[in-house]
Amino acid sequence: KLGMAVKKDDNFGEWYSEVVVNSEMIEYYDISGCYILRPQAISIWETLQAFFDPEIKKMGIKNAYFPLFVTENVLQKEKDHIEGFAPEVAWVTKSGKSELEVPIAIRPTSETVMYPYFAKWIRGHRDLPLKLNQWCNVVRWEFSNPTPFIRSREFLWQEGHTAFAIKEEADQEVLEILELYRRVYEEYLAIPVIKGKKSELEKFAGGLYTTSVEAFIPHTGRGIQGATSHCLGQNFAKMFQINFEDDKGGKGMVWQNSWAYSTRTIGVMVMVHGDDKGLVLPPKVASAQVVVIPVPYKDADTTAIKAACESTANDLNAAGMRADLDTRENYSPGWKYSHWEMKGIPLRIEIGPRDLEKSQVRIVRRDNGAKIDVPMGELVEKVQEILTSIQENLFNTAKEKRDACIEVVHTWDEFMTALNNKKLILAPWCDEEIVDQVMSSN
Ligand SMILES: O=C(C[C@H]1NCCC[C@H]1O)Cn1cnc2c(c1=O)CCCC2
Ligand SMILES: [Mg+2]
Repeated sequence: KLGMAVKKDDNFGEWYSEVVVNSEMIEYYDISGCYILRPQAISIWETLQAFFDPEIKKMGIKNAYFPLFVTENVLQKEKDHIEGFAPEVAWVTKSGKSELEVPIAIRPTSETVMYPYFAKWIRGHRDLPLKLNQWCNVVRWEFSNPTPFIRSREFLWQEGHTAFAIKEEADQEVLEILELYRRVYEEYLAIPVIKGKKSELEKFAGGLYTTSVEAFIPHTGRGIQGATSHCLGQNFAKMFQINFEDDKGGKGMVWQNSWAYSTRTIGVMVMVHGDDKGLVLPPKVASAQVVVIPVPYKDADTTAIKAACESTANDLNAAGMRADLDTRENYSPGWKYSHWEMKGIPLRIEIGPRDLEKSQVRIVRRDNGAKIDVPMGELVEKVQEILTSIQENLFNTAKEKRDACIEVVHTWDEFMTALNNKKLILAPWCDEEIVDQVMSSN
């Protein structure tokens, strides 16, 4: 399938659905809100995990794995945590033909799965801090418009759950994790994010305060939550009796955090960097950073050209880059250019008879379409330089576009005008309840 049928500016939703399918990241599935994650998507997920997992291990967090299922009475335990979300919880009510005695829920998140065991394992202050994470899937039977990566009924994430003796330790970890989320977005996905603390109404109801990194999609003028790091305070500790004997023989209650990022990260990357030729991959997360394509002419020495392509790919891979080779005879170079552009490969290298004569290669950048002729002798360092430049350019371009959308407002009218003009609004925040007389007075 060559080229995109829909332009990003014309119909963002349809453009997005087309890009994720044409780039071979997503296959639609016969259950609404569920999607197949194909290798290119999983490769990005694995690259982010390869950064994040060692970082949390350095912080003393260990991976565990808790069951997918949770009983109703445990799930309902933290009332205001679950109340607003109840419709999203998926239940198993049968096995085979027979009804289950008691229906069991599929985890939408794992606080209630884990915390009865936190209570069991935490007895004295020497059992603290307890810091666990799990890489898993969760199910939330959402009803608003399902969108691949962004809002699906099952998604992959990591969820960290930690318990501390004192609040200060919890507060510190919340921000350390938030910084890792900023790095996931800014250093890997080349997406600028804003760190912040959510309002009382926006925060996770079960927690004490919520911090998050927020991205912005200029095409829709909407912000999007990138990842969250909550301090739960002692709310869950009260509910689940997670107490400990402190070093003075007194009884203390733990201070907890929970934090997550999900496969939503990949969707934000598509929305921010994708264009009318398809996906645009930041080199750091591209499974293939370069694709080498032979450009044969009728009477040219095709074997020499093919050999040059193979050695070019080998040299780049030997230097630690990720280069692919597309020597298929049944596709034309032009078809291949469109195909690999659709898949978002950051760099293409073309080698034809003319390049061979001059012992150079032609490099074409996916981000800005620039064509650069590079002598074969300088290939490795030049390609490395260009990949770094693409990563930086994608971030800087996204940041400029986002900053250009920021509008400072001081009145409600200005606020509404800016919102309708797809702006990212910077407004004074009084954090007071809006009461009738205030609204009617101005
Ligand atoms: O999941 C969280 C809080 C917390 N969960 C663990 C990781 C960090 C953070 O996401 C909030 N939340 C969102 N969505 C739902 C629930 C819920 O608690 C519970 C019921 C189903 C839907
Ligand atoms: Mg939700």
